Amino acid sequence: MGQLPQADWTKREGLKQLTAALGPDNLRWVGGAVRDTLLGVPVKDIDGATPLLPDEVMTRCKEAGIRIVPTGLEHGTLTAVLSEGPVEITTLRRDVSTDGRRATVTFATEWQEDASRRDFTINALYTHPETLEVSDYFGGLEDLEARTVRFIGDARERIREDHLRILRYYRFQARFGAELDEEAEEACTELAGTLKGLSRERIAMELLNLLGLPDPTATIARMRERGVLPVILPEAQACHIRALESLIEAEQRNNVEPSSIRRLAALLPPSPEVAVGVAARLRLSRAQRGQLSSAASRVAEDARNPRLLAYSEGMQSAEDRLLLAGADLAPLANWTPPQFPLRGGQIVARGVKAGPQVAQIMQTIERKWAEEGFPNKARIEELLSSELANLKPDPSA
Ligand SMILES: Nc1ccn([C@@H]2O[C@H](COP(=O)(O)OP(=O)(O)OP(=O)(O)O)[C@@H](O)[C@H]2O)c(=O)n1
Repeated sequence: MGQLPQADWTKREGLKQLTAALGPDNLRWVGGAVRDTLLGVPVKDIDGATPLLPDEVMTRCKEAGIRIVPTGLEHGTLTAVLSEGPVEITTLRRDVSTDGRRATVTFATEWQEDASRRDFTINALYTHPETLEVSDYFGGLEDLEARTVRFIGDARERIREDHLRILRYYRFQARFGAELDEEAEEACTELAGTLKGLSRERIAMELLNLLGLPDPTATIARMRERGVLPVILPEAQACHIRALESLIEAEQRNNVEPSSIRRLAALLPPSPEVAVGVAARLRLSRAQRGQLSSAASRVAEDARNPRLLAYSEGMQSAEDRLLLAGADLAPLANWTPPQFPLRGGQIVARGVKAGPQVAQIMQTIERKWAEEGFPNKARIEELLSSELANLKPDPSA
């Protein structure tokens, strides 16, 4: 037994209402919220577990004026929409059959039974909503203390129930794991191939979540050595792990927030074609695909003229490519790419016939102007005069 410290979320009015509606003995907070509060890190979502059947949860919530949305009824999950945000409530359950991707469940009455279907000991800690007493059926508190991510029971069995747990294991490891669990490591290697059967969206989501953590390099390197990364990202070679490491150093030096896509780019050879292929395979969104292929276009020259890069490729892409080149972002700080001040009309006014020649002159001058570091109008006038002087007479004129 342990005790959850009071946290902002434990005092929420909406959670008190929900507790009153279901009865305090029929509700426990479980999973990430309990784990992260004990670790002293910010809590994302709050999940509740209850021995009440979904119909009963619905009836009691309706009577108490709490809006309920059936978000995963086949698994006994309802979402209570509370003033401070949604909370998932899941009826205690046991998995009766699993195929590694989805489970058929039956409802249970014992907290421990519900605990035993979960993935890791640290994710199976239950807290009473009023006393905040923690129930720990599998040594999760001790594992949390030692920062060990340990499967409940047999690691292989847990992974066979849900293959995504391999990636969840590495994600939690990268977040706070200190002690490696050898049994878990071996099970992940042995069953790595099962990841192929999962939907690519789920794989991508886990991979990007992992890459977005403060420093996942050591974990990614281990996943590669252990044969897990090659299943989901065969493009990543040892040199790319070093690229990820230096990217993260550059991000930290420049005080830049992690970007999962930029980090994914570090793990790929610098080729837009490869990036487009990986983006399609992982079913990335259009925006993610754009960011990835632009970041993957990185070349060593990028770092030579950061402002030119930002002007021609846009800020996001320049930041990504500079950081991937290990360069500093200082030249871009407090700087907005300027507007090219020359208009086609000005060239026509100087006697050039409107048409492709004007566009060509514009382009030449714009390129020179950007390469020279965006000098003032007087210099543009010089550039224009020298272009016009070089013009061959237009034969059609
Ligand atoms: N493949 C999975 C996914 C989830 N769970 C259980 O369901 C809980 C909630 O899952 P989820 O919200 O996905 O993760 P959290 O543990 O809350 O962590 P985070 O939100 O940081 O991902 C987990 O704690 C775990 O007990 C599980 O056993 N197996």
